[in-house]
Amino acid sequence: MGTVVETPVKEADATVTVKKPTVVFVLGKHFVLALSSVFVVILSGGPGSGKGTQCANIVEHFGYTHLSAGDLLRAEIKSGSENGTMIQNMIKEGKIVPSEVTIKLLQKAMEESGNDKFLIDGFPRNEENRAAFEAVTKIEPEFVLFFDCSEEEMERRILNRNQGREDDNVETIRKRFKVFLESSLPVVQYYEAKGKVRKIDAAKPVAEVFDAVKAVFTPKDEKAAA
Ligand SMILES: Nc1ncnc2c1ncn2[C@@H]1O[C@H](COP(=O)(O)OP(=O)(O)OP(=O)(O)O)[C@@H](O)[C@H]1O
Ligand SMILES: O=c1ccn([C@@H]2O[C@H](COP(=O)(O)O)[C@@H](O)[C@H]2O)c(=O)[nH]1
Repeated sequence: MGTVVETPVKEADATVTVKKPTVVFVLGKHFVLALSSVFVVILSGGPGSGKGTQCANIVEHFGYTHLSAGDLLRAEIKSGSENGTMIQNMIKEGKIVPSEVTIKLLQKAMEESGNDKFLIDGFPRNEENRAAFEAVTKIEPEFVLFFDCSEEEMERRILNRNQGREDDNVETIRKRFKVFLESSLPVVQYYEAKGKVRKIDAAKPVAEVFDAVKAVFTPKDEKAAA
């Protein structure tokens, strides 16, 4: 996240003067100060709508760091962490892991990336995730890319995905669709009301979807010059 300065402070000595802190994380007794602003884009859309596929393209073309909340949670299970079994059970049921767990993983990945431009893929999953993330990190996304795709197409894609994911079966997929409609879409609507949603027709072939994504990321003056 650009320049990150770790400043150990005593509890009774917690006055820190910084010229332009944009993000302040408190980790135990360490204040971690991110001195440059971060640029965050959220990718939302139903399971299988193609968010991860397009993130790979955006990373390659625009130099962002891709943070997939689902991938971070799956890595946490593999690492043998104390939360692993809880996370695994939630994912099997298509349920939303407690905000605190996901936010800590996202923060850590941001700090370790050395970048200041992030694609946050598949988070926030509900209003509580969103409010907790903004309260803890003080980060507001620049915009939200919303991948619009029918359930029939998303289900077809997931069943062909072949990545051995435990939640890529018809029973869990249906639960994930329900959670998406009931809990995740309201987050998109929240950002829509703030004028931050950029809707993408995600039912098209990968290259055409990326053309639409590129148009969102390309500054207007560059578009005019092209
Ligand atoms: N536009 C597209 N047309 C056809 N297939 C696609 C398209 N985009 C992605 N796919 C394929 O669909 C599957 C799901 O895509 P991807 O993993 O990118 O979706 P996702 O939104 O990240 O899913 P999830 O939220 O479940 O992680 C993959 O096998 C991918 O190769
Ligand atoms: O912020 C998040 C992201 C994901 N989950 C859980 O993981 C699975 C899989 O997520 P993908 O985005 O499809 O990789 C999801 O169904 C949730 O169970 C989460 O809880 N919170």
